[in-house]
Amino acid sequence: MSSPPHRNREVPQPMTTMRHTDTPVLDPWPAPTPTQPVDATVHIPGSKSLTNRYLVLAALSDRPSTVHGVLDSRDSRLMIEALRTLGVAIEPDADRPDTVQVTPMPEVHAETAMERTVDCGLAGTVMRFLPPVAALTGYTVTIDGDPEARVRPMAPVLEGLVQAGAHVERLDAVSGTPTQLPLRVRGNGFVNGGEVTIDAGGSSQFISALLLAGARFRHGLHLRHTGERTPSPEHVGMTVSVLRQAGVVVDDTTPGQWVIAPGPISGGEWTVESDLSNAGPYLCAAVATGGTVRIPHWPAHTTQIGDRWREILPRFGATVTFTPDPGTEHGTLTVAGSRDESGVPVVTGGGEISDTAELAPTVAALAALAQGETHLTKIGHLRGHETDRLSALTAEIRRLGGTIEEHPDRLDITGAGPSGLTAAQMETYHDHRMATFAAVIGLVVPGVSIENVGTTSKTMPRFPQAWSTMAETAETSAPTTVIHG
Ligand SMILES: O=C(O)C1=C[C@@H](OP(=O)(O)O)[C@@H](O)[C@H](O)C1
Ligand SMILES: C=C(OP(=O)(O)O)C(=O)O
Repeated sequence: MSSPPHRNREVPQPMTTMRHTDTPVLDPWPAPTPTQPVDATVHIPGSKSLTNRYLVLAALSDRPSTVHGVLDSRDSRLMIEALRTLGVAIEPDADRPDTVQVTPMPEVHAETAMERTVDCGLAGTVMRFLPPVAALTGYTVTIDGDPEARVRPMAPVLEGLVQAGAHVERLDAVSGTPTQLPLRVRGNGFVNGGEVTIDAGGSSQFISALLLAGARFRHGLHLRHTGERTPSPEHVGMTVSVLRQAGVVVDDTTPGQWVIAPGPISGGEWTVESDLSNAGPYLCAAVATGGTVRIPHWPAHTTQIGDRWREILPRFGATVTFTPDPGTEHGTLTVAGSRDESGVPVVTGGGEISDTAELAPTVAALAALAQGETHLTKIGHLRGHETDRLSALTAEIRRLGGTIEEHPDRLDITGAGPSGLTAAQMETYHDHRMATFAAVIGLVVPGVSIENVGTTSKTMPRFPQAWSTMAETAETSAPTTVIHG
């Protein structure tokens, strides 16, 4: 199948601002395939990872907090509901609904007769971060989630909690610490804490979960991770950074160890950055179509793994520029894809790229569209994400007629350009990033449709509408601003 003729757009045009429309989303959803390169400025909603960390910190802190720029998505709503169930008051600001006021959990004494139930959906941050919070309450808390959540790994965070003196139970008659959802935490108002040793090779969230609550443990926390490497280390760095913002003393000078001093978590006023991982599909739209995408409010300094787009996208032939906004802590990230003399996009193979973690499905889309090889290494733990992402990406790239080899912890993708791929109806496995993977492919491979694109609401509410707006306006020959969400 030949790629659409993305032509050079030479005459600068006035900027148009478009909010996405509310047209109903079909299932399967026909992914838009613009005939022109995209040229858009896209406003990305708040980071899921920062939103859910600040909410947990605010819930455990010593005074009310204000969190600005809160993401409104399935994962953040699940976190808000879970914390409310445990006695935290979370109220949106009347004038700015993305600002919330959080009144922390009251000091409690064991009221073990009081039962509570928490739904984690498919949110890793909720299913991993909530058990330590539940252990600090006086409630007996049953924690469950979607069927897909019940197969995600949980053991290390629960074993860590038991070592810290908390009571965690299976719901069936089998004895021993649970290894998956559903489970029950019997909170008795305190957790001893102290020395805890786990293998967090399956998810950085096991580490983050214990660190976020560690200052509230009687003896603080000395956490040791025994595995050879820490998966998604940026996310652990993010946890340490937000803890320090809340006045918690964290010693992370020894690799694989974290020491949290016992003491209060200081409530405060925090602002959530835009979700740079979710900026990824839009930036890849520039690369895939040979167009230009600008993301405003890109933080100049951040702990988000999505900042790695700045080094990853040039591997696929793109030009990346960061323009600081004077006097602020952010700027605009501009990604321009390359094109040959006749205006056809050129995407080069990315070579070996390691530790891409939650960015991997989006990088895999570019790899499948590229001319050349890309090796995504050290991503074995993605088998425990929303779905087994290594198998899912292998199945979907093969469904498109592409070439991919699956290994225990790596994917080798050999792209032959968009013309090497054919139309297909793509499965999404309840995984938002498999949906956005398919949307990027659909930009340049006509006839791609996406099953259950609504799964993107996990972290990107109204993704299909915003994506369509970006694609439709590629046809208008005027650079466009897309307000997402
Ligand atoms: O703590 C977090 O906010 C996250 C940590 C990472 O989990 P893994 O370490 O399981 O990859 C990441 O992939 C996930 O999307 C969000
Ligand atoms: C792995 C992810 O999510 P979760 O927070 O559910 O682990 C993700 O968003 O890519």
